[in-house]
Amino acid sequence: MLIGVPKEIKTHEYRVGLTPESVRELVENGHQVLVQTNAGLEIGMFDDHYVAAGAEIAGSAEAVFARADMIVKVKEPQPVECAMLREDQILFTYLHLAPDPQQTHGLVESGCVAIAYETVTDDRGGLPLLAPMSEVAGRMSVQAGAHALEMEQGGRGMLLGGVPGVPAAKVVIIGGGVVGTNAARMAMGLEAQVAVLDRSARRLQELDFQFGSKLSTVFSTRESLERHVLDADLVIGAVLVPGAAAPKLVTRQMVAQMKRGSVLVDVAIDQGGCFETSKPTTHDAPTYVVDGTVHYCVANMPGAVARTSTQALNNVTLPFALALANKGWRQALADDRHLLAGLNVCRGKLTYRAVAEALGEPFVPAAEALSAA
Ligand SMILES: NC(=O)C1=CN([C@@H]2O[C@H](COP(=O)(O)OP(=O)(O)OC[C@H]3O[C@@H](n4cnc5c(N)ncnc54)[C@H](O)[C@@H]3O)[C@@H](O)[C@H]2O)C=CC1
Ligand SMILES: CC(=O)C(=O)O
Ligand SMILES: [Mg+2]
Repeated sequence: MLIGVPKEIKTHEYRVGLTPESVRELVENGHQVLVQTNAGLEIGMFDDHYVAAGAEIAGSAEAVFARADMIVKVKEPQPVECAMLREDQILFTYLHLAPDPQQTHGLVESGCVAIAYETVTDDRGGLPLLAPMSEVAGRMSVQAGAHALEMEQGGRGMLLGGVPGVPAAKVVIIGGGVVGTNAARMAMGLEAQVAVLDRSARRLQELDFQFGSKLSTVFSTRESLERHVLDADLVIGAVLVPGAAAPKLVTRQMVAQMKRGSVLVDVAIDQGGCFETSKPTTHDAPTYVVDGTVHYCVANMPGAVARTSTQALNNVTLPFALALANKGWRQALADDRHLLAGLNVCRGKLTYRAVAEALGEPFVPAAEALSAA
């Protein structure tokens, strides 16, 4: 199979779909890899390294999209990329379709086979291709929040951990999954006062067992959420209903009642965000202020630490990329129900229920679309 790796084009997105190390694995398995020139330049993955691993270098994205049987990327395709996709071409990347009707229509119209990293599952009920980026974003959310709490950024002028004789900041994390757990770990490390809210009692038990008395675990209800958010200096939004648009848990009215200079970091922004006042921002201009509360809503947070993130992402995507290349998409999807869970669009059909529901579009089960293909 010919596998294509275009350079990412989202603002300040320096990750790359395949590392030279991954390319070598694919080439050793008998495949050809076409990498757009300078795809990994900013993170020290140079064209020379790709050539040494067995790749061919293409001069443009157009050349990669025109020739490849499978495109391996990081972020969702932008409109110019959607326009280059074609029938039967495999697209393997993050998609986040629920809040994005334009991209969804572009993928459906292209006739491509789009497999979303974020909805591939595993035997333990996890999302293994989302998890490493959630680890990164969860850890970064505390750095971003700490910075936003500084006066110059419009924050309350509070140090997360306080100092002896002065109280620490109150950090409230909504959603105790991978992002939430990593955020809690970093915030506790900086000696903030940390609470995690989740509606899964089991998740709260696991967190309590893992972190003990230093972490306050709270069952999430309207009442507990409101109480904690209004008392917080920093709130981190980290909920997920897989594939679906994020629920708006913090209302505009609650934001208006928050302490002046408090900070909201909405990590769930890639699924539309869990604060009513959230709108996606970029690394160029990551924050804005609503009613005195600083909002940080960058939809590709891991892009800022692209070296760490590219390696972490490749560690988990490579086995699936190999399966798709070795078997072709029909067989690879038929053999692995966890990979099949990643199928969001298949030759003109929308095959992920939560996406179809969020967008009010017709839904065809992935298995049905596969057997018809
Ligand atoms: N902005 C960015 O750059 C990035 C964003 N993300 C996003 O972060 C979000 C969280 O991802 P993960 O932690 O991996 O998900 P996860 O599935 O590990 O955790 C989500 C948690 O939210 C909880 N939850 C769901 N609905 C809830 C509700 N109504 N109230 C309270 N808790 C609720 C679940 O019980 C679960 O524990 C996702 O939207 C993901 O796409 C992940 C990586 C990077
Ligand atoms: C998960 C995601 O949206 C990202 O890594 O950019
Ligand atoms: Mg505890």
